[in-house]
Amino acid sequence: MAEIDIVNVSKTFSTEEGQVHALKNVNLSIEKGDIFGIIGMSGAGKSTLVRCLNFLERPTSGEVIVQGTKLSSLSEKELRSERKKISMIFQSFNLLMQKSVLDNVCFPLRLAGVKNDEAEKKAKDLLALVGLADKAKTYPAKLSGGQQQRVAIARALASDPEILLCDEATSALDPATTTQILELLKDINEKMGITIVIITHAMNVVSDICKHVAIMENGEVQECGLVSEIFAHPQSDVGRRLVLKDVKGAGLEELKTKTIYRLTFDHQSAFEPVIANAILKFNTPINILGATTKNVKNIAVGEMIVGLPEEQASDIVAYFKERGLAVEEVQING
Ligand SMILES: Nc1ncnc2c1ncn2[C@@H]1O[C@H](COP(=O)(O)OP(=O)(O)OP(=O)(O)O)[C@@H](O)[C@H]1O
Repeated sequence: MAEIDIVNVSKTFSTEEGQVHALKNVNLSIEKGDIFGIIGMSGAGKSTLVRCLNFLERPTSGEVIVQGTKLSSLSEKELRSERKKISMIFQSFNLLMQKSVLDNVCFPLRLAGVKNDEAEKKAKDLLALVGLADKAKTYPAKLSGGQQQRVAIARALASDPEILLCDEATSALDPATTTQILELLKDINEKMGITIVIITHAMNVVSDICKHVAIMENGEVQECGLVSEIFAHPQSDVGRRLVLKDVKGAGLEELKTKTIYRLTFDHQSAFEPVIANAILKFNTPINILGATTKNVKNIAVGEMIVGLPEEQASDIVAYFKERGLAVEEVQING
């Protein structure tokens, strides 16, 4: 049994301008203990989907099944109790600014009727877990964005959730802080076994910590699978665009050629002899447009974008593949 099953979920909003089909027949299965990414550009339907996961938004049709329970079958009271299994963190942290860090983390515990001293002890333990043991008495305004998100994570964990939903939780943070928060989430997943669902528009967030990913566009899942496989062989147009967006400095938009390829290999040093040998063998220049190394699920993956002469492209691609490189053609419009 999956931790979360999303079965044929559609969501339509009626607006003054007409109907908006935010989700169209979405099917996903999220296993217990997974870190599952949902990625897409703005307006793809990610936030609507994540809000359907805990029925903050009721799907227009379809079912959300959490640990075998159909959320649509529950009364409001049962739903409130079911929601305790599912915590959420947001881009904007949503802390209570007039309350101390400790009181922010205690808040859900007090709401649940936990006695003061017990709540404080648990909150202090959680603050230690997120690395903020010394900030209990501080007010959120005195904390950096990364620290505020740590408080939000401690608060989200206070109700002992089994599932943590993260809606663009690192989008307001700089790259170094993003990495630290993602490390913390990975730690929580490993130590506490909590299933984590990450909504993001950034491929690096997915490649840093997610095991599986669903790529969304126009309210539909365009492809879904293991991050390592999708990263090496994106099948959908939006998948290719998202993976490529991550490659810095390629200047791809300016190129008016269609013979651009993305090569990936899990030992970057191996690129060099292959490229150099191909140049010698085919007696032609190979234009390196960008190169980077990424950590995909703890494996260093080298990525290179190259321009190939059109008439020799298929032979060179075959040569790369024979030498163990994964090769994807990059479609450039124009
Ligand atoms: N309450 C609502 N009423 C009407 N339309 C809505 C509502 N919520 C979302 N939508 C529309 O549904 C579509 C999907 O929106 P959603 O916020 O889920 O996308 P998203 O992928 O999370 O985008 P972003 O990254 O910009 O937040 C958009 O066209 C949006 O305008």
